[in-house]
Amino acid sequence: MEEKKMTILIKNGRVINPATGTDETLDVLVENGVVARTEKSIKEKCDRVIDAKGCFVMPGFIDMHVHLRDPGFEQKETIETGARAAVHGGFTTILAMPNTKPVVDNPDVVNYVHNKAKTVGAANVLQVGAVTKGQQGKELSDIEGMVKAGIPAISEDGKSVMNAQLYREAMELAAKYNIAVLAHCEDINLVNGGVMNADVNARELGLGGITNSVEDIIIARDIMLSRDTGARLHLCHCSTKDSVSMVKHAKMEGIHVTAEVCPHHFTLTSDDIRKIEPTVDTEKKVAIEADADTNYKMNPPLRTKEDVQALKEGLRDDVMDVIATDHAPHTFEDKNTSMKSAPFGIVGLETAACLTYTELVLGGYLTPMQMAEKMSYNPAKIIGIDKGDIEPGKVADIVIFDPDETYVIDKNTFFSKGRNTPFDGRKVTGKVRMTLVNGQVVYEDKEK
Ligand SMILES: NC(=O)N[C@@H](CC(=O)O)C(=O)O
Ligand SMILES: [Zn+2]
Ligand SMILES: [Zn+2]
Repeated sequence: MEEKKMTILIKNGRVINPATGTDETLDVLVENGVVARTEKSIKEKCDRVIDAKGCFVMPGFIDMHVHLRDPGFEQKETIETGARAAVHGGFTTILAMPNTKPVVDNPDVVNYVHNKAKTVGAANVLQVGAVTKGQQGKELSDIEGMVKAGIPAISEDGKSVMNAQLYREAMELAAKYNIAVLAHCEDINLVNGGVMNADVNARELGLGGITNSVEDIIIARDIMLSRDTGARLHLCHCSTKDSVSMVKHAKMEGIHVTAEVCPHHFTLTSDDIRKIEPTVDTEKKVAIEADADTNYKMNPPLRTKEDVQALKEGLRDDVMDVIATDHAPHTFEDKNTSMKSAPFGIVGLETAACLTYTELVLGGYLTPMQMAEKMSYNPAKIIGIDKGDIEPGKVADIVIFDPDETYVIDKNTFFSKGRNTPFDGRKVTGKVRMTLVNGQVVYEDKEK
């Protein structure tokens, strides 16, 4: 028997719901896990009344790009810590990428993740299936089996499938089963040992560079394959100015392509990478390897001002559909080395909403409605789930976001095991006050 769920009344919040175009002060009544009513003034005896005056009440954020590291790398993150970090960041549903150990290339691993996430009871977790067995790029994984186990998409994230014919076959299956293809675009041969953007900063540090072409060439290829197969292509973590123009052009041609941008790619450039002066261990008389703060190392890398400007305009003009985090936790030890040796990736679940609000909404690029579209409504549409909408009758996955609080990001407040962020100490505006999943409060800001 299922427990009777609390009835909750959220009063006086600014309800922002892209599905209906609603943007007004309303009360929201939550009963039995679903939105029962949204009206001007609801008078109803409830188990709990929440005062949301001055706050946005939005459909819970949906992160299309998260690395939970479980199974296999539980020292970096687990399904539990990741799902709790998610709701702390206002995310009620997250998509988990398959580059775990073992790789998620069969229904058993999908079931493992889904079952474990249910026992945690924080964010909803949807596992994404790998395109190829073991992400080896040689033969296709059990896509049909994983579709039956409930994957909403396939992805080879962490790399691209370099064999275009094999990728084409995967896209044909994705089209047949009507699931999305989430594409990490990187021509691995062209990377040639690069670890940051190919520019003056890389040259100054004496490090190999990653050109925009590394990404753009595969974006162009994948758009063509989507056109040829009819598969729904979603481009992960776009970082270049040409990604925006290619997506714009493809959409004009009627190709089924959507695209995501990560907060770090619209907030920082390679100029922001904090350099560390080389030091010498005087006792051992050896140079210490550190060259720059590895919390600025991620894939794709931080690009230039022109790229950042194009990404912001692409989001503003709705060429770019989604804001996703690419939450990629690593341990302190993993990252405590050099730009050359450290793994790529930074955490993002707990800083995405405030960075989006600060950089894009206060920065004049997005309306609060567009923020809700790109962080909730559009992701739900792209993966085909009945979420991202807080109309009566819909599941009550809701975030209450305070747009007035200004504070300093403190990585020690994260629920994630990962502390690898370049945003520690950054001043931002906008804070998640409360997160509801299935009509139950799963995160609450204790400071207020
Ligand atoms: N983005 C990253 O820098 N790293 C990701 C892989 C990926 O998203 O490509 C990871 O798994 O650590
Ligand atoms: Zn990737
Ligand atoms: Zn990723």
